[in-house]
Amino acid sequence: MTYAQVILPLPLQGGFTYEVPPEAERQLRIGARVIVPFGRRKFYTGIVDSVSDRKPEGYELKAIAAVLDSGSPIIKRPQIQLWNWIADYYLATVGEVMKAALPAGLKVESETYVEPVPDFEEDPKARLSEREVIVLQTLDHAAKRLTVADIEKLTGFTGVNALIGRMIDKKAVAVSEKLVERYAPRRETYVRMAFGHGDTEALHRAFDAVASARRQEAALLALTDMSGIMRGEPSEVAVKALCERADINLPILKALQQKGIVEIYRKEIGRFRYNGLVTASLPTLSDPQREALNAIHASWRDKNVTLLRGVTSSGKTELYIHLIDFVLRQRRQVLYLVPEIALTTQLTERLQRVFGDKVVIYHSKFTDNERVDIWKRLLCSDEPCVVIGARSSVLLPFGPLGLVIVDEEHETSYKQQDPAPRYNARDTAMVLARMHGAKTLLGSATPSVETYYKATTGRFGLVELTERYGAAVLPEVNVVDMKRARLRGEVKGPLSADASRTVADATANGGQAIVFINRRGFAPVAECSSCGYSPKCEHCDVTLTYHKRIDRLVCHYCGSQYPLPTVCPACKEPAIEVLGFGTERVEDEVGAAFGGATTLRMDLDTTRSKDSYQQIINDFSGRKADILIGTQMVTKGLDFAGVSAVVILSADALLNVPDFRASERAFNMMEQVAGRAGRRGTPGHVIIQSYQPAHPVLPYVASHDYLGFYSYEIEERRKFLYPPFTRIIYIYIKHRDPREVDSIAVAYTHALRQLFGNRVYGPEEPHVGRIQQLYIRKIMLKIETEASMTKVRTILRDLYERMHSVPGSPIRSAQIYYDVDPM
Ligand SMILES: Nc1ncnc2c1ncn2[C@@H]1O[C@H](COP(=O)(O)OP(=O)(O)OP(=O)(O)O)[C@@H](O)[C@H]1O
Ligand SMILES: [Zn+2]
Repeated sequence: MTYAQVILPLPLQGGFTYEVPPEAERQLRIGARVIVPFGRRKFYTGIVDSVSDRKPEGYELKAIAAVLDSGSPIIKRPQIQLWNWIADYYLATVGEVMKAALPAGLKVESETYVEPVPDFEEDPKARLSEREVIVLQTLDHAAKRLTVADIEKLTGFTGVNALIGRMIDKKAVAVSEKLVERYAPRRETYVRMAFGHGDTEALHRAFDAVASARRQEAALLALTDMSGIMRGEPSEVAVKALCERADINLPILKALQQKGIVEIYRKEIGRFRYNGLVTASLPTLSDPQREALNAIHASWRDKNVTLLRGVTSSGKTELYIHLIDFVLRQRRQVLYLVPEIALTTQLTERLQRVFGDKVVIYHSKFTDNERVDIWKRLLCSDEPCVVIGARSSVLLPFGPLGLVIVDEEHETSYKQQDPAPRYNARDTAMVLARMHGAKTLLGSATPSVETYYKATTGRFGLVELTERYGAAVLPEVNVVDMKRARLRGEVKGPLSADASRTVADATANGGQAIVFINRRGFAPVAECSSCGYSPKCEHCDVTLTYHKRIDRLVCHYCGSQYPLPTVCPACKEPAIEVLGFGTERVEDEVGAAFGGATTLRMDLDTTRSKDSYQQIINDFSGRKADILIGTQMVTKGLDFAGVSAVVILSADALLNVPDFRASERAFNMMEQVAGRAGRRGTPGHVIIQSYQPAHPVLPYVASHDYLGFYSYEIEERRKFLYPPFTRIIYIYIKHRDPREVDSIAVAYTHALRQLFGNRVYGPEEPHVGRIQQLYIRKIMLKIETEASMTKVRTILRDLYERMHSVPGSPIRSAQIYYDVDPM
């Protein structure tokens, strides 16, 4: 007998062992999908992790119900290795990693099917009701199994579930789980000659047979040419293309098929073949760029990871293109990670012009079928290609990977917050690269403090580009003291007089401007001007943001929506006002302030559909708007030739976050958004509005002084023992009950202190103390960098097991999870 360890998409530790039925033994491969029973009536798609012939002791085994991939497995062995690494490092389960990695289309889901019991005899003591009889007749009539939904549709009954339940008890029907595969491959219809290549005689006969039918003849002529059948260079012909070319329709082809001249067939095709032309060659590098490129190659001789620190618009992307070309020529693959889907849009075009259909894009806005297509393309062939993608593309089934590029490596969006696994795609990508013997290039104008530390202390290679490409210089930055500006009456709406002038100058000279505000919606606060009451979310401890377009208050944590009250619920005065600025309101006000100017807005609300990024970016690149208003989506990596002015509306909202990374994040964000200005010769101008102009971070932004900022920040980190001088793990505790959450947090902290001593901080209530009805507490663990993380993780896991196994322990009703290397 053989036994298989199977990974299931569940947040449970440990593997699950199943018996392999003898008939499946020969086809079973590691990495193949199997359907297995779990619990009483559930089925899951699992992945075979390993097989052995030793029967595990102690419990009864179930058997694998079906093997889905009997040919080639759906994931590759190194992927399972990577999944295990992620689960281990980020204190998650392999099942959670599997869930994040596999597109839903590769998971099979069970749906309940109902069928009549064949020789059912009505029990006189338990007669069927009238409705039950109708259901039974419907099933008989359909003569096949029906889903509950089908039955509801056919009978017009609602709430059929309970009815079916009673019918099961009466043994009139039985239910079974039907497994449905959700992936639908895309097929296209093709047409070919019914005879062999070069068969001139058959071709003549065919033309004779259509001599009196003009349109059939036209079709045949076009097919002869397009299929290359007489030229000895055969190619497949899509029906659609043929119909267009010969100006005919499908019935004409059907007629030809009936005469035995052509064959029409369907074929599965990938969704992502780039059909455009490869028009560009490799960019010619400037001298500093060429030196940097050589330095990168040189550093890879003895380092696996190299950091390229290049100021904004220094041409990092052009260097990446050269490196990609180098690796593709070795017939190896490249992973190019970007932090934001908006960036894939501009990059894809830039890369496709050089690498054509070797460019593969992958991100969460794709439909599931599209994601499965890409997965299969990588799975089935080791052809050289470059995958551009956001976070989750690090989990794809790569073949011979030669290079990983992590652009804007400092970005916090590389870290997944919720749900588990809370992994950092940048760090995971470096592990992936090492598994494949590939090199990694981290790129940024503002490297994260940790990365720059590693690069200057020899762990990573370091290459720097300090000048912008071409004639462009870094923009001039001015900080506006908003308190003073207000006193002088120089603030109108969201803009100071300086900001207005800067935007007006830019747009008057045919240039464009970007206005950055890191809040979406119309106004972040609604408040009663008479009593000060402010509506909050019923499920979360946050104030609600007013969205004007939908005229509702929205919770940005759980998405709940509420009407804007006309009278104050507290004091009954009709005095509710909305205060402050979000992107929506800024767009309104800026539009009004610059009468003739057109605006575009890019934030979560305007980019919900798949192509919306593309649309906004294309429109702004194509100068269809003068001013782009946006959240952090507009801050990084985008390359707009026309932008000469940038306004950062509320630097304070960035600077005042209670977090050890606040300064770093604020510096990065401001430096990046400033970097969008003046990228093509015309000098750029940046305005930063702040109520605390003396904040120590601002002068570094004003002088584009990354190194100065780094020296300041690294000392803070050293003094207060933060990364890179320690490693941090947050432990979160969530519970429905506010008292319970505190007592669990205190007990947990106490237990942690006995194990880790003064490395434990807290518990504390985080910035937002309740989300979706759950109260939250946070404990911080600071571990010396030299300490063994394996040991730390083992202790944490053991502690959880120990606390959790106490019968009646309140911990059993709490959610406890970890955030390793939090952002
Ligand atoms: N060698 C070159 N030849 C032609 N154009 C170049 C070259 N180097 C850079 N450029 C152009 O300069 C602009 C800025 O370059 P790029 O976008 O690569 O900068 P970057 O360093 O990636 O900037 P950021 O950090 O802001 O994303 C682009 O439009 C790019 O096409
Ligand atoms: Zn909420």
